[in-house]
Amino acid sequence: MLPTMMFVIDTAGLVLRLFLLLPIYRIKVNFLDFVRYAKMMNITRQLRPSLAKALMPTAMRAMSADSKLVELTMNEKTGIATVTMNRPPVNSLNLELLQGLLKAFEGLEDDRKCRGMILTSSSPTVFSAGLDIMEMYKPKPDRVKEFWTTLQDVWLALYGSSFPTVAAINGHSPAGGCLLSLCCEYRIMCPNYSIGLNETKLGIVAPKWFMSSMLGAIPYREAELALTSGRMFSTDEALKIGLIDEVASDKADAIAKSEKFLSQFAKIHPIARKLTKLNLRHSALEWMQENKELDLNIFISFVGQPIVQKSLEKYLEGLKAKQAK
Ligand SMILES: CCCCC/C=C\C/C=C\CC/C=C/CC(=O)SCCNC(=O)CCNC(=O)[C@H](O)C(C)(C)COP(=O)(O)OP(=O)(O)OC[C@H]1O[C@@H](n2cnc3c(N)ncnc32)[C@H](O)[C@@H]1OP(=O)(O)O
Repeated sequence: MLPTMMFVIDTAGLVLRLFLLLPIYRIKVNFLDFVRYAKMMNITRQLRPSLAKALMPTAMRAMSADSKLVELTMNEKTGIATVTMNRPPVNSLNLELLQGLLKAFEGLEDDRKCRGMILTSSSPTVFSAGLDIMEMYKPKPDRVKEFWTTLQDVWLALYGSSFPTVAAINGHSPAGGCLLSLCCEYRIMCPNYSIGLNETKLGIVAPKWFMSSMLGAIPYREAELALTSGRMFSTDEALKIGLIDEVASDKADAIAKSEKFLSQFAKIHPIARKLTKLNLRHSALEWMQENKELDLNIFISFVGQPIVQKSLEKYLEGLKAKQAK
């Protein structure tokens, strides 16, 4: 009896050890097994929405994303792409800007030469003013659906990108602007701007995935206080709390620092880095993938509420009044 039990325990232990070691063993064995492992973990391409074809052949490259709302350049030597939001005056994220960003991120995902991406803005003072409030105020049913679905896809593509990402935050970055930066692995911000998820100040609620993106950067307690009060942080405060990683003197410095951050990965095995990132982000990505429709329905019914429309109207009036002063 005892020898049989010992045999069963030993065998179970061996199977368990093999199972636990399998990924490590596979990683050591060969490259193809990396890919199989990634597929097994369901953390590669199937987590992303359908991929657009590669943007263009890789010459140095202003790789245009059709519209001028997003500029995409690629440094052939380093493989570092720069994606610049270009929707004056404040890069508010309307459907077309989101579509441009999605196309850029998906194109880079398919570009084998891409070793990293810097997200920045062409505005001298604003990274992004967040979601375009006009997309949510008195929305048209079909358009608002497409708007939200595209935002979800942008989040999936950026948060789940296989290449490393940095936000060079060269201006104010409220709400959706902050969200874009939180999807990146590293944030470098210029002085005297503001950043945060301020949704409650507009009388709206940051969706679960906005919050989980923030929780990837700062501790739960800090996030709870910031989210419930809709707090905006100055550059210095953001650095202190960990919402950003570095301060740069100006945009050029932010880009230089971003390149430096990305260059460290030249020494790291790209697949080991990618799988580590995607494993860390797996549960949030999987949640979104599985709950896209539910999230869309919640959003649609939420923005349809008269009280939410009233809040948005008041907030817009406040923005216009500020402009008039
Ligand atoms: C119960 C369960 C619920 C579950 C939840 C489910 C669903 C959740 C539902 C909804 C969630 C939706 C999430 C939204 C996130 C967002 O991103 S909302 C947008 C928040 N953005 C802001 O609050 C930023 C507002 N803007 C500013 O603070 C400033 O503009 C600025 C960015 C600091 C720049 O200041 P600056 O002085 O340079 O510029 P102006 O303020 O003069 O603006 C110029 C011009 O641009 C217009 N504008 C600014 N921001 C926006 C915007 N976000 N959308 C649209 N338009 C904007 C501004 O009105 C001026 O226009 P003009 O007067 O016509 O020139």
